[in-house]
Amino acid sequence: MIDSLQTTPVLSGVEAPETAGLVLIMANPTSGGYNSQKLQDVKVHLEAAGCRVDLRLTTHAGEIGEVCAAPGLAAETLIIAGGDGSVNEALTGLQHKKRVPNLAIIPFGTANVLALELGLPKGAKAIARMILNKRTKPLHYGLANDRPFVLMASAGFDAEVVHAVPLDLKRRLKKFAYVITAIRIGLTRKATPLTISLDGAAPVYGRFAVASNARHYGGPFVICPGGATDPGLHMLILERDDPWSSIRYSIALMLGRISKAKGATVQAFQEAVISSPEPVAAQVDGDPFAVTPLNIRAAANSVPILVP
Ligand SMILES: Nc1ncnc2c1ncn2[C@@H]1O[C@H](COP(=O)(O)OP(=O)(O)OP(=O)(O)O)[C@@H](O)[C@H]1O
Repeated sequence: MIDSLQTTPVLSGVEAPETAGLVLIMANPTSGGYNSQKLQDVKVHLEAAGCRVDLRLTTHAGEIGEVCAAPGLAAETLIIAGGDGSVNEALTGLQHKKRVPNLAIIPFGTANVLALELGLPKGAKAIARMILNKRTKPLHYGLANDRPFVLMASAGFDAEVVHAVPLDLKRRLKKFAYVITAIRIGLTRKATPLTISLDGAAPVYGRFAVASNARHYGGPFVICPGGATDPGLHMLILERDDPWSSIRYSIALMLGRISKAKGATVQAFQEAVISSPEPVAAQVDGDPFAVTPLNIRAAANSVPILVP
């Protein structure tokens, strides 16, 4: 962790007297597992400790990014109450700022892989304690066509599923909605080959490529070393994505053996290009994001994130 502080600049938290003890909670009431009582409980605990807490519920997609990018953003701590998509919006809004608040997460969301990655507490009291302790780590992130991602950016089958999963199905069935959609499109899709260039080396060919900033993918499944609080990115490339291979790779993923599976490679990189003869669906942090080509690199900065 200390190494990461030395290799990339951490954007510093706001220390101006007027923001001391000022906590802004941006909560996404549409995120999976949203719990208004938990929000209130965190607020009560923080106020009891002397913080001034401004709790805001978003009214539309994109609002967290707008608030984070606004020049008037003033808070010592910015708490995102939501899932990975909401955290991604916050990073996207903060990315061009010179000074940023300490970031904290109240984990809601359909999966919340980042909370899992960072070992974040779930209970209101423990979350408040973590915020009051002010222990931070540098949260590194990647950029896909200049859009930040904190977990992963990928092209291929998983992105097609992310593009295709209906929102109402996701809200009703949670992670199972992805499984149903994967089976539905997995049987009918036409795969397109991908060309992946890593740090200018000879291209590698595959059918699925995921650039990962985090250790975990899709839940508690580990796909690469390092993690979101370590600098650098890893690329997982799968040679095949026919239904049988997809089942085989899914089992390897669940067993924590994806990097050892036949036809799979995992490689650390700083800069990569994923291209294809025809546009292939892409996603960042579990939300749909454009199509190939993707230019991917590690961001020069990191953001301080509160951890237990
Ligand atoms: N008030 C809102 N109405 C509609 N969409 C919103 C609102 N606030 C935020 N969003 C959007 O909801 C998207 C998904 O939210 P979020 O990630 O918090 O929950 P999730 O999808 O349940 O979780 P996960 O991303 O972990 O699967 C975000 O990308 C954000 O743009």
